[in-house]
Amino acid sequence: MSSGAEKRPRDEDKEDLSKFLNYFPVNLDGQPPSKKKRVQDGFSEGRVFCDKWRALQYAKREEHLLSKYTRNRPTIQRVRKDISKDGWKANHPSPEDIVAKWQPPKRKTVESDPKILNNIQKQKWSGLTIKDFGGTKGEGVVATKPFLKGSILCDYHGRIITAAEGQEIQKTIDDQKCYLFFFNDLCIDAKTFPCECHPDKETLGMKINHSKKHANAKPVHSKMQFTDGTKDIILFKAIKDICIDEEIKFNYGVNRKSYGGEGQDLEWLED
Ligand SMILES: C[S@@+](CC[C@H](N)C(=O)[O-])C[C@H]1O[C@@H](n2cnc3c(N)ncnc32)[C@H](O)[C@@H]1O
Repeated sequence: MSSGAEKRPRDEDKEDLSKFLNYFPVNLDGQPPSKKKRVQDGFSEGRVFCDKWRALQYAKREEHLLSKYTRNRPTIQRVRKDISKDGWKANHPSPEDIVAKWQPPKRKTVESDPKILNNIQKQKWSGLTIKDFGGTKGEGVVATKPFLKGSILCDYHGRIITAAEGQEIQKTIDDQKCYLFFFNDLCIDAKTFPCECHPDKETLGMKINHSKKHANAKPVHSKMQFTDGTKDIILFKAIKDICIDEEIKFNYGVNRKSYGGEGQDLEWLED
């Protein structure tokens, strides 16, 4: 007669599996135990637990690979190179799977992403350069590597002031090149150049030109979590895939009237 307290076979299986995993912990680089080792340590000859071990290692490897690509979707070649660097010959996701599973960073992740925080602090953003287009357009920012939709490109760097202070500065600007970014009741002043923290750098965000119809980036307000506190940062995010040599543009959200350009020939505002 069986009692209610008796264990069902499935529970025993589970218990044995956890015992097996305690004996032979799953790691990124190891192998499941050989048949000889399994038997020696009191487990069955069968391969069932080894198959489970492999499935767990596969999942661990997938997580490990995905954690490398916090800013941009990786290319298949990049993942292939990383797999080869890790020395994995089998039991790993294919580069194609990793590229397909990659997700743009969630806002919460972006705000505490060490790579992005470091790029902001050092003003070192890869894959972008300043190009002089000449004429009234002047300089702009161009991609030197492809970016996939959802990637963080760079920030709008400058000192944070109130919107009221920004408006005062705006009144003093006599040419059209206005390096002020207004958001909420704040403003990033990239006009006071060179900036206090990067006196030798021409930062990228302030050089991004406008396009309403062909914008490929958008500014996103983020509360970035630096070690010395939370700071308001404007990050530019790709809203479409961007190719090499493509100019980065975002919609300034202005019209002739708001830009003080009424009656002026500001063709670029219509672009
Ligand atoms: C924040 S600045 C952008 C960088 C600027 N082009 C430079 O050389 O420093 C904004 C100014 O750039 C120019 N600009 C922006 N978008 C443009 C476009 N699509 N075509 C031509 N000029 C543009 C306008 O003079 C605008 O006032």
